[in-house]
Amino acid sequence: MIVFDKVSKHYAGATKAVDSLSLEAPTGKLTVFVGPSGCGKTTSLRMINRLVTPSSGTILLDGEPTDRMDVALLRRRIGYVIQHAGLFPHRTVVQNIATTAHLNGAPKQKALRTAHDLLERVGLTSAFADRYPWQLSGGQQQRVGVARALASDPKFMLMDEPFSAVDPVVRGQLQDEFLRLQREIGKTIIMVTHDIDEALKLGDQVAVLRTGGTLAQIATPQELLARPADAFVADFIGRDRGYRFLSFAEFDGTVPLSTEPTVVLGKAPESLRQIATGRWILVLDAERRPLGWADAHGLKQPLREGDLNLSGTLASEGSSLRHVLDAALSSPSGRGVVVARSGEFVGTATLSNVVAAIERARVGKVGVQP
Ligand SMILES: Nc1ncnc2c1ncn2[C@@H]1O[C@H](COP(=O)(O)OP(=O)(O)OP(=O)(O)O)[C@@H](O)[C@H]1O
Repeated sequence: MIVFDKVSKHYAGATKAVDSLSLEAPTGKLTVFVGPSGCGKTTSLRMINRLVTPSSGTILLDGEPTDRMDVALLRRRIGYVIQHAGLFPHRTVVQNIATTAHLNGAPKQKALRTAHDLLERVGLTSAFADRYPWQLSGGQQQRVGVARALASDPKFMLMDEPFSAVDPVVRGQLQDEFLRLQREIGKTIIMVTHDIDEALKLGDQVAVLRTGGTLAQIATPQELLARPADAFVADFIGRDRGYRFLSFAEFDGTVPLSTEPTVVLGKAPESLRQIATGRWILVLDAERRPLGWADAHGLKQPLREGDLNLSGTLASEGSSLRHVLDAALSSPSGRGVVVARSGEFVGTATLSNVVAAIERARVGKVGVQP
């Protein structure tokens, strides 16, 4: 656990960067610091590994005050990932990663083996091992930055805007991969971002800071969305908070699924019309994976791939009410297609059943009364 106990930072001649910050970042969880530009996020992060010295207050790592620790040993216990990855430009990818392990006492050969393993874990193949940072895309550099921070197997990780230097699509991929990785490794992480969507997606808890370096609210994403502490937090979280709540509500067991008549490609128009319960009929492949919807009334010849309407998204079991709502809204039949994790068709969810489940979730969530 990382604890801030009334930590402040005043720079000479400047206003307070951080003002009496007290919070706990629990072991194995990801805590995100979010807030407007200049609110003291980076300063707070850098006080943990003592790149910045607090003016007052104490930071504790697993109960031990950091100001009493040897600074080199302290930094070895903490992985540090920064924007633009900050890789050594004259070292190859694998050397960049191995450096951290080597600095922490691993013999060179072992450090290199670790580096190759980590490369795979962050989604890069060994083909990247001997490239230099300038031969990588921004997203690939960020992955190497994460691998380098993990190379000493630190218990704690500090991440300062780790995914901000890449385009939104790559950023989304990096976030998803990082969430998967964190589920495996369970590090105690503090991440800084100015992007509230990133904070809500990644954080087990989110600390919203306001200008002047004070804590406006610390809570789980669900609580922040349901019960912003004041107008500043509500405004910072943004307009879509009612809708965003759906991302955190699982639909398994809350939305009844209907059985659905299905067909395979090659079926004659007459047999489609016999089976279909309305205009649209769901088409599956031989492994019972959905291919799309077919218009049973409009079909003139045996069903071909080109006849399929592909507009519907799929919701997989274990995903959120937001996904199943999207599946229902985007489906030409109005029935959202639900698949198992294997991709096999499970059933459909009608829009009215999804909306009823949303209403139950809304009533059941923190602080909302019918
Ligand atoms: N070395 C310094 N000397 C003087 N003032 C500083 C120094 N570093 C930061 N500050 C000031 O402290 C405040 C907090 O800065 P900090 O970088 O922690 O904010 P931030 O929330 O991370 O901002 P951003 O999102 O823009 O990166 C700002 O007003 C900044 O100008």
